[in-house]
Amino acid sequence: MPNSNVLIIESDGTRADIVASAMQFMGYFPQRWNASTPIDTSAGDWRAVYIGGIDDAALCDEAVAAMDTQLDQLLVMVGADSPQLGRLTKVGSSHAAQIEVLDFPLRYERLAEAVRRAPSTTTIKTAAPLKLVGSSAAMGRVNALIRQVAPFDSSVLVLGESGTGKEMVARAIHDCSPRRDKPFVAINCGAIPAELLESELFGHEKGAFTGAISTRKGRFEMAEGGTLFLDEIGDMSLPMQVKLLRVLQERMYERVGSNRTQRCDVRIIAATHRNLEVATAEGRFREDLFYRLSVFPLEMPALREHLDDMPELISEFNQRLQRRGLSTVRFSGSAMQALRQHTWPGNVRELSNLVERLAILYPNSEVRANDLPEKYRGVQPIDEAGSSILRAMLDAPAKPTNTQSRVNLEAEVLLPEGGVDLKDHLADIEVGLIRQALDITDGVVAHAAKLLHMQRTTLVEKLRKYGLQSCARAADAAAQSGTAVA
Ligand SMILES: Nc1ncnc2c1ncn2[C@@H]1O[C@H](COP(=O)(O)OP(=O)(O)OP(=O)(O)O)[C@@H](O)[C@H]1O
Repeated sequence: MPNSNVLIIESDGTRADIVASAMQFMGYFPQRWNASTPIDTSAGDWRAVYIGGIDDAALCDEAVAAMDTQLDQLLVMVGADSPQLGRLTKVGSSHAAQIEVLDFPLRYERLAEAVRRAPSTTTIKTAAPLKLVGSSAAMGRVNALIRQVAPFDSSVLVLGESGTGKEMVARAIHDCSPRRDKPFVAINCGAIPAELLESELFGHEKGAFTGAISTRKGRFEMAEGGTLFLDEIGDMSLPMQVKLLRVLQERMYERVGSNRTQRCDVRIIAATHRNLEVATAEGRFREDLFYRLSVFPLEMPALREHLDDMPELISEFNQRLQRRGLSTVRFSGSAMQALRQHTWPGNVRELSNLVERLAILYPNSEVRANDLPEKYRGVQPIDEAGSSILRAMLDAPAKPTNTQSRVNLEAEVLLPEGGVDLKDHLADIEVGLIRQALDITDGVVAHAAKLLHMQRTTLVEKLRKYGLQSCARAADAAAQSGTAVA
C-alpha cells in the first residue's frame, strides 16, 4: 500500500497540510490538487484519496469533477464537520467513490484504516483540459506570447494579481510545447511549509528524516521531460532559493538524504503575484534567481483591464458548470453593465465564483442588476434623496478606497486637531481592510491573505488577535483553533 499516490485537495484550512504530512509519514506520495491543474497521472501506482475539510462549495465541486474525469475509483475522505459532507456523500453515491468520514483531531490509526479500504488500483482517465478564453487585445497579447515562447525551453515568469489565470497560462505554454506529452507538475511554493518544500521538490530517501519511512520522488522527478510550475515563487525561503538556483544552473540535484546526484530535464515556469523586483531590492529574493527565472516575463492583465472578455468568460464558466451536470445562468444587459463597474479584486476567479453562485440561486434563468449581490450592483439609478447624498459625498474630500494606493492614503488622511492614538488608529484601519478582504473572498482566509499580500498564517494570527475568527469560514475558523493530528 505505501509508495502509492494520494490526492490531497488544497483546502483552505490547515487540515490538508496535516493530512498530507501524515500521509507522507505513512509512505504515500501526497499530490496536491488545485482547480486548473489536472492530477499528475505519470507518477505510477495510484490509490486516489480525496481529503476533505473543504469549506468551499465551488472548490468541492471542481475537485469532484476533476477526480471524476481523471480517476475511475476514489476513496473520498471527509471531515465529519465539513459543510460539504452532504454534497460529497451524494456525489459519492453517483460515482465510483467510497466515502470515509473522519473525525478531527485525526488519529493516525483511523487514517491508516481508512486508506486500507481504498480501491487497490485506480485507473487514470484522460482529463478534459480547461480552455483559456478571451479575445480582447490584452488576452490577444498573452496568447501571442504563449505561442512565441512555447517551442523553446526558456524559463517563463508569469506575473499578475491573484486569480488572473497565471496557472492556466503555464499549462497553455506546456500544452503548446514539444513537452506536451510529458507531465505538467504544479507546486504551490507558498502553501508548503519551508521545511517540507525541499523534500517536496527533490524527493527524499528512506530514513532521511524522522518519519521518512520510504523513498519518495520529488516534483522535479515527477516532471522529468515535462514542465514544472512553481506557483507563488515569491514566497520561497532564501535557503530554498539557493537550492533551486543550483538546479536551474546545473540541471542537477540530490534527493534529501542521498549523495547520488540526479540529472533533470525539466522546463521551469514560475509565477507570483508579488513584485519580485521590490523583493529583490529588499533582499527577500535572490537577484541571480530572479534573472534566471525571468528570461521571459509574461504579465497577466487584471480582469478590470479586459472587461470585454466577460461575456466569453461567463460562457466558458457556464460550459464548465454544464459539464458538471449543473445549471447555468444568463445576465441581462443591466446586470452586465453593473458587472463592468466592479473592480474585480479577485479577477477571473472571482467572476467564476460569482457565475457559479448565481447559477445556484437563479438556475437556468436571467439575472438582472438588482438580483446581483450588493457589491456587484454598481451605481444604481438615484432618487432625489439619494442624489443629494451623492452630491454631498462628491463635494466632501475624497476618502480612500481599498483600490487606491498607499500613497493616496497618506495624502488624504488628515491628522485630527486633538491628535490621534496612532496605534489604535492603525489597528482600526487594519481591521477594516481585513474585514473587506474576508468579505470579498467570502471568508476564505487563504484568498483574503493573498489580497492582503501576507502569509495565510500571519492573517490567522491577526484574526485571533482582533477576535475576527467569526468572519472566516467555518473550516478555517476550526483550523485557527489549533486542530492537530493526534
Ligand atoms: N482566460 C481564462 N479563461 C478561462 N478561465 C480562466 C481564465 N483565467 C482564469 N481562469 C479561471 O480562473 C480561475 C483562476 O485561474 P488561475 O488559478 O490560473 O489563476 P492564478 O493567477 O494562478 O491564481 P493564484 O495567483 O491565486 O494562484 C481558474 O478557475 C481558471 O480556470
